[in-house]
Amino acid sequence: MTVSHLNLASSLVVPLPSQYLAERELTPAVSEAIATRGVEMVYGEGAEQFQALSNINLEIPAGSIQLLMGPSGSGKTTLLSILAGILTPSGGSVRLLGQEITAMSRSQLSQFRLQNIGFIFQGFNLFPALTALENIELALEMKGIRGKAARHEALSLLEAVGLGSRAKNLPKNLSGGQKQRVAIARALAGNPPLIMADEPTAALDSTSGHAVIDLLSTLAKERGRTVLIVTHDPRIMDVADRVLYLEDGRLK
Ligand SMILES: Nc1ncnc2c1ncn2[C@@H]1O[C@H](COP(=O)(O)OP(=O)(O)OP(=O)(O)O)[C@@H](O)[C@H]1O
Repeated sequence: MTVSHLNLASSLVVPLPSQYLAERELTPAVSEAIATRGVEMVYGEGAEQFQALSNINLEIPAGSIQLLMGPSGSGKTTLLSILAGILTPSGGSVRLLGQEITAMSRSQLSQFRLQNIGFIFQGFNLFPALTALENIELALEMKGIRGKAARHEALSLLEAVGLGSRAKNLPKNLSGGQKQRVAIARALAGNPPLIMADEPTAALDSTSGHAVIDLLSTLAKERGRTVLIVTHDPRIMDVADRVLYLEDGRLK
């Protein structure tokens, strides 16, 4: 285990801002953080139609860490995007925290997403012209946290992922692992109960990959977040409560 691994893993537990330490209350009657009924996804039209997902039924309990695995092209990113409300399914329903997102208007859905889902993209999706700190401040501002409060919280989040000293770096001056940690800190901004990640360790070396896995696992096991990860990375299987396996658009 290297120093940077230790730094990140141990720094996670202590310096998260206090409001991030408490488990967020879910609606009392809801134990399923994520539930779907008969989700279908068809891309294209006419002769070009392609059925990417068929009859997806799943229930993911709050506070668990679950993986979505399967061969390339099996529909993992499509399903994750639907569960995050980024993509509208062709059929079926999705309930998050007891609320049916597939019945929401666009503006209700974007508000719900903003408050409840932290999404970690495969390619980090950081704004290249903004520093690490500003990338997180922007996410906080979108959630209504502004000015000094946003700056303070953004810095705490960066410190929590071991990057306090890199706050003023632009993404181009950060390594892949560091960019991914900024992306994770940004996904945690505003303390969302649902964390979804698309291949969060794919671009990382072994040390950074383990650190990111530790962080996501800590969030589920000690902070009560529900974490869903699309991955090909067998290392993550050790910390997962369950592996959902997709093949040809169906859960096996
Ligand atoms: N916008 C789109 N239009 C048409 N087909 C699409 C579109 N997006 C995805 N597909 C197809 O849907 C299928 C599932 O794609 P998806 O990206 O969800 O798979 P995946 O399991 O995440 O793959 P990978 O592991 O390679 O990222 C693939 O056959 C893909 O070509």
